[in-house]
Amino acid sequence: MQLSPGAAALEAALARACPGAAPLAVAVSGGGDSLALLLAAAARAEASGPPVAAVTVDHGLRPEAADEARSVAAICARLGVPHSTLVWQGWDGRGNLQDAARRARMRLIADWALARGIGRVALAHTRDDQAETLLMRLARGAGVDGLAAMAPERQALGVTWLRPFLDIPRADLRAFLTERGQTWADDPSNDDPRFDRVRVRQALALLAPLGIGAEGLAATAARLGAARTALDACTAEAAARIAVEEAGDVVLDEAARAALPAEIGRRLLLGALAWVSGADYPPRAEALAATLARLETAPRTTLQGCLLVRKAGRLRIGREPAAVVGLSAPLDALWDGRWRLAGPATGGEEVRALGEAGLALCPDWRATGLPRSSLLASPAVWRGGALVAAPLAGRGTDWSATVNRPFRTRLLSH
Ligand SMILES: Nc1ncnc2c1ncn2[C@@H]1O[C@H](COP(=O)(O)OP(=O)(O)OP(=O)(O)O)[C@@H](O)[C@H]1O
Repeated sequence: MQLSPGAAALEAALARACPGAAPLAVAVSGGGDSLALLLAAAARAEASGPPVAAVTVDHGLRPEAADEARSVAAICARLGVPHSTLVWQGWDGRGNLQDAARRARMRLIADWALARGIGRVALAHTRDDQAETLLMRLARGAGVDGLAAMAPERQALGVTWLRPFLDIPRADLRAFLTERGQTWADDPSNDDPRFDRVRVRQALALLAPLGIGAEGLAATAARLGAARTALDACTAEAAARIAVEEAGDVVLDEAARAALPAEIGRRLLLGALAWVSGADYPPRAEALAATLARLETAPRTTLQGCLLVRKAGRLRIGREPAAVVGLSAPLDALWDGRWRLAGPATGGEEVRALGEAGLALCPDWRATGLPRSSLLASPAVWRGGALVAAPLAGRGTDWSATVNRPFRTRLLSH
């Protein structure tokens, strides 16, 4: 088939963003953008490109969603692309529904891909998405991090997420579909002005006479992305000089932190909170400011499941013992999102916090030099009510407890 210039650009973008022969998954909602991704990936596979598999998540939030998933499955069958529909088991009522749905979708898709030995998943975000996101974030007073462009490639949840169409206008994707005689379902909420994104789309049309358009906004977002990368690198460099990792805690030299540019000091602290707590979101700016103000007069305070202790010119950010009470994980899984325990298991062990009861069984804990609070929140191996090992508190020397990734990489992982 002779390709129009738009279609050729789209297939070239896909080839650039997803090189090589390794299998590729495409996440297809049934909307126009992701259908264009599916068709382009299928055409490439047919022309001896990487094999492709498609996945649709039915969030169960709209009655039409199951039909949309079935229609994606039918298109995939026609294209000869294997397709799976994953069903979200529902919202636990925490946080914001849209956000919870997006997170659940990413996790379902990542687990599905990993189970099939697929290490990369393509999403169909376009240049228009990039511009709309920038405008929505401006409305919320975002800073560099919020305004920075989505990355064309990102590692998360064990897979590589690719966005091959970030530089391509949405209209080009729709033209590609029309050219191929492929219709698409428009999510009815795409016209519902109760949604921020819909109002932003309408506003963008009004901004055109001022010369403000998706192309310029996306370019601004890309520049802010470069600025964010530079700030991350400066923060990691500061961490290398003034922060040490100690038994899963971050310990900062306070005088050196005070001498940093305020923004770098703030990022360092936020990075430590994120690494220790595993929280997806930073605390609100006001909560962080209030915590720092409290630390001026009190030696210890808590924020986001972390305990901050100021002592002898050092600030220690560790896990708050109360935040991990009752948290348990099997030995082969991460505990508290980051700890891995290994040792001579005989069966029936699980990982839980050491806690008061466990620490009482570790008479030599003081010899470790670690604060009591850090040990209370540290991982221990239990068999029923019996303590098997508490590696950080000096009990069970044939067991080890390690954090799955260093603090520094957390600082660089936007
Ligand atoms: N329910 C879903 N199942 C599988 N993938 C999805 C789903 N929803 C979104 N995606 C993927 O995430 C990308 C971005 O999601 P977003 O919600 O911004 O898109 P959308 O408005 O649904 O776009 P599209 O027109 O591509 O379907 C989509 O382009 C698609 O690749």
